[in-house]
Amino acid sequence: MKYISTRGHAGQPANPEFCDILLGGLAPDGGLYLPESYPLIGREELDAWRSLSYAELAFAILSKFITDIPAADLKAICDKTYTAAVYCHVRPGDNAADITPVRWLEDGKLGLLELSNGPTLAFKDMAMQLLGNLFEYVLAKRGESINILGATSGDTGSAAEYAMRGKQGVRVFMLSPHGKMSAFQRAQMYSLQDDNIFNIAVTGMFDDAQDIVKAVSNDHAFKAKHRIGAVNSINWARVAAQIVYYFKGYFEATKSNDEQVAFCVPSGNFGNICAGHIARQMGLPVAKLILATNENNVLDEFFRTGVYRPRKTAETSVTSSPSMDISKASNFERFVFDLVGRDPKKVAELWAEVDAGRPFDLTTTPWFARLDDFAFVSGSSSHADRLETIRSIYETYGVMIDTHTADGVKVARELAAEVPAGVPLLVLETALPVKFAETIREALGRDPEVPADLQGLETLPQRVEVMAPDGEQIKRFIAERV
Ligand SMILES: Cc1ncc(COP(=O)(O)O)c(C=O)c1O
Ligand SMILES: N[C@@H](CCOP(=O)(O)O)C(=O)O
Repeated sequence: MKYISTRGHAGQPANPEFCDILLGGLAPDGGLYLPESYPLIGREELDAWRSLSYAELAFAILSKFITDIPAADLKAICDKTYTAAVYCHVRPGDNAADITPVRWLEDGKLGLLELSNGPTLAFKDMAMQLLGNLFEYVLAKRGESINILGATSGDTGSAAEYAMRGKQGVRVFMLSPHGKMSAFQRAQMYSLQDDNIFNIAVTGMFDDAQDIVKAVSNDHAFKAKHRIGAVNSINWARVAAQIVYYFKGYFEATKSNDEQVAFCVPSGNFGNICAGHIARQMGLPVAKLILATNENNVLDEFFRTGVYRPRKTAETSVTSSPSMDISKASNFERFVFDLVGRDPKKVAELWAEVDAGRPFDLTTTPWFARLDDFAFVSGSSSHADRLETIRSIYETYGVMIDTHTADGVKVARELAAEVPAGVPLLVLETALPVKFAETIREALGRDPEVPADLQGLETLPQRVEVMAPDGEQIKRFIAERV
């Protein structure tokens, strides 16, 4: 499989393969990599996939996108990654071997696709554990090393650090928004004492951190000299790995491939739902993709109005679903590339506006009408909605959900009428409640359960550098340590 950039210039070689873009992260023209076409999955193949284990399914799907790693090696990487021992935080009643079980709230109608059973209790582990193993494999083959620069609003950071800690040839420099994550999220990251992990808290929001990651990646000389890589969902490998659980969720929720399913996805950087969009483009029978935002509702605004209006830091709220406090969604560029008929010139034009801090408006273009072809609908949720949803799900079903999943459930219930009758609706569970204990206490008056292996985490000593959101200072910090 060859890859192209959303902005038209994929670099050297002109059509790179998977291992190059795994290490490359952002394309040299500032765009994002996508496969030159999406593999189409026919009925026969879908039927054959229905009975596969998670690791087998991951291999089947990823081998469509990764054609430059020998099949036996890729299979071994998938087998090593997707085990019950890695995804060990399953809840009572779950089958640990499922990796991403479905917990039905209303049988066959409304369910949670559990994606948070990994080491850091958020859906990021689903892809990040694979990335850790892929990096290790490719770097060893090439005799190279990598310095990862990442941005987190709370979950990508810890998932990346847990996946990369102690890995040969890999260092992680992770930017987080100072004082804006939950106490548990901070403890997960800042308590790591590994020599290859560096935490930097920037005095800004996630978007400021993500801007720095992109600016450093666009400094081609610095990137080449210091071998800078990415683990955010700007890295195609993250999105590719996330496609797998849409297929797995579909098979769990249906009995035959004649049926459809709908997904509701709590969204921020548009990485998770972008994977759902691609699964649908590959032929997965998805009736609707419901996008849920919190108060930072830039994406909801676009799907309702056709206007994409990224907000500045001062206009971005700090909310009780902090990992979704994002006002400039990286992966939205991948979706718009498909929406505008994969025209890189148009995408470059639109993102020239975004990069200059201006909105773009598609309402008067033929693409606005095409939005319906992609089956998206959207809604948003507030702090009050979140509390009410956490309470009602706990009281009605005895299931405790985190604040981000609550945003998803709120919007899923509100837009259930958009889903054709008889089609199961799965809300993607993106984190576990223990990561957001403050809000759970506010909603339920009790503490969430702390998994045995993470008890006492918040009392451990923490290690973090606080810095201004200044790309030059961060480059100096990296250069002095590599
Ligand atoms: C818990 C949680 N839910 C939802 C999201 C939003 O996902 P995405 O950024 O892929 O849209 C994130 C962060 O990205 C998250 O950490
Ligand atoms: N919500 C994320 C931020 C977006 O990260 P991405 O790596 O998925 O692009 C976080 O928790 O860090």
